[in-house]
Amino acid sequence: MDDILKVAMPKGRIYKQAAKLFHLAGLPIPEDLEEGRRLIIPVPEARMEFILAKPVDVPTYVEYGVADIGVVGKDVLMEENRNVYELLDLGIARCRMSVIGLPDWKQVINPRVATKYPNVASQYFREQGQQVEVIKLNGSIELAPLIGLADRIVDMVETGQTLMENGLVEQEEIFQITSRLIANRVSYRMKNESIQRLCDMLQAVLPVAKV
Ligand SMILES: Nc1ncnc2c1ncn2[C@@H]1O[C@H](COP(=O)(O)OP(=O)(O)OP(=O)(O)O)[C@@H](O)[C@H]1O
Ligand SMILES: O=P(O)(O)OC[C@H]1O[C@H](OP(=O)(O)OP(=O)(O)O)[C@H](O)[C@@H]1O
Repeated sequence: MDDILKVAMPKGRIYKQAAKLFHLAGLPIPEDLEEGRRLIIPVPEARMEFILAKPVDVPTYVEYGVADIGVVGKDVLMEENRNVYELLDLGIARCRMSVIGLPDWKQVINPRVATKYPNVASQYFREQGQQVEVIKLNGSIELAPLIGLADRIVDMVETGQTLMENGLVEQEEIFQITSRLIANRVSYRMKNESIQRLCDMLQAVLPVAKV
């Protein structure tokens, strides 16, 4: 049982893209897993077990070693700051973290910034030498400047559709986001051969996947 590789996969928008990559690499993870309610999926023929997790929890499972490796967005890695190895940029779920506001936004003293990423936002404005009050929200962040909760927001932008439909503009890009393969530090030593093999197999298909 010990040589089984436990992989934490994020439910939601990353899942299908990650499953496609694993498939291309010859790893038989079901692509329709999310349609059921099963959370632990053994794939004995590949000596792997997939754990379906909420995206933000993936680094936690990996840091504590209940998953050996995991797939997670760079946004979550930056926010959670967990003690894990980042092994590979998978190039999927590409978007960016940005500061966003209304077009007629004006600088005020101690502005309020709403975000799902309070650590990322605090660090960014600290580095800019700007004092801000960060308000943590859990979704629909674009609402905050529209209804007067915050002056600006820090959130992800992919196509820009959400901004456009809500009359908001991207003001500053903070960093680019893609999903990463991460590993538990002890697992990386103890299961180095199988983790490295998986890493190599995934890396080999990245150009084919055109991500
Ligand atoms: N619009 C987007 N385009 C591309 N990638 C995105 C976009 N929004 C999020 N992502 C990436 O996908 C990851 C997971 O997002 P997803 O919306 O599935 O989960 P979540 O934000 O944790 O939502 P929920 O609270 O619904 O579980 C994010 O951490 C980010 O890396
Ligand atoms: O630039 P776009 O292509 O419009 O994508 C950006 C939107 O996608 C994400 O929202 P998500 O769908 O995860 O919803 P939530 O954060 O509001 O729950 C993000 O928080 C933006 O709102």
